[in-house]
Amino acid sequence: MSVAQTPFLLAAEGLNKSFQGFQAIRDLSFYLDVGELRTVIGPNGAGKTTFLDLITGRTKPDTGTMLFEDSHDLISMNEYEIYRLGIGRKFQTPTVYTDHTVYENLVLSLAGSRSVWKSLFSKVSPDQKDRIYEILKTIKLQDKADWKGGALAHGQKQWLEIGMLLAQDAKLLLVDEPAAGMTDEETYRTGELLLSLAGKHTIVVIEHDMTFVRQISQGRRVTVLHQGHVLCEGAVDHVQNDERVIEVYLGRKSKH
Ligand SMILES: Nc1ncnc2c1ncn2[C@@H]1O[C@H](COP(=O)(O)OP(=O)(O)OP(=O)(O)O)[C@@H](O)[C@H]1O
Repeated sequence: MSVAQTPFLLAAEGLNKSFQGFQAIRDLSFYLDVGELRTVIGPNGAGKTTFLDLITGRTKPDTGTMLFEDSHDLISMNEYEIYRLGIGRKFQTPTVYTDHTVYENLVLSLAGSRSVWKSLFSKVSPDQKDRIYEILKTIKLQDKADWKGGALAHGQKQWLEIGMLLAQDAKLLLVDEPAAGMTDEETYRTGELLLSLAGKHTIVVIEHDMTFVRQISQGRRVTVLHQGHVLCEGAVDHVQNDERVIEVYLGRKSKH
C-alpha cells in the first residue's frame, strides 16, 4: 500500500530502529485517523517511548517511512520542524514552568509565542486571552489561573501540560502515561479531559493503567506493542481477550 494515498493524519510504515545491535522497533506500522483518541499499551521495553521519539524526531529510524497529513515526510525533518508542524508531546513527568502562573504557562505555550518571554502580557491579544480562558475551562483550572505552576498538585500540573499542548495548537497530541502517580480521582478526571478533547484533536496516549485505558478507549482502537512491533490492535475487549496479549502483557500487568 502506498502511504501517499492514505487519508491518515499519521502513517508510519515499516519502521525499524536498533540501538547498539538491539532492535527496539521492528517493522512497526501504525496508522492514525484525524480526531482519533488512540491508546498504546505494552509491557516495559515494548518500544512505546522509542516510537514517540521517532514521531517527534528525537530519534531517527534506520528504515521506514512516516508521513504526517499525507504530505509531510517526518523522517527528513528535525525535531523543531516537527514541533512547528503541530506535533506536541507531553512527557510522563510534568514540565510546567513552576515560577510562572498557570495563565503565564499557557501564554508561553501559545503557537508562535517564543518571543513572549520579555513581554509576557503586552503581546497577548484579546483573542489570545479568550483562547487561554477557553483552555483554562477545558482543563478545569479556571480558578487556578493566578497560581504558580509549582503550587499545583501533581494531577493539576498534568492537566496544565495538556492545556499547554492545546495552546500550542498541536494537531497531534502525544501523551505519555498521563495517569502515572495520580490518585484514582485525578486519573478519572484526566480520562474525562482526554475524552472531551477526542474528535476535536488527535491524541495518542501511552498508558499502563488498564482501568484508565478502558475509560478512555470506549470502543476506540487500542494498539498493543510488543518487542517493537504491533502485536494486536482493536477494541479494548478484543485486545484484552487476545491470547498473545494476555501472555505478554495483561497476564503480568492487569489491574483487574
Ligand atoms: N537510546 C537507547 N540506547 C539503547 N537502548 C535503548 C535506547 N532507547 C531505548 N532503548 C531500549 O529499547 C527498548 C525499548 O525501550 P522503550 O523505552 O521505547 O520501551 P517502553 O515500551 O517505552 O518501555 P516502558 O514502558 O518501560 O517505558 C528497551 O529495551 C530499551 O532499553
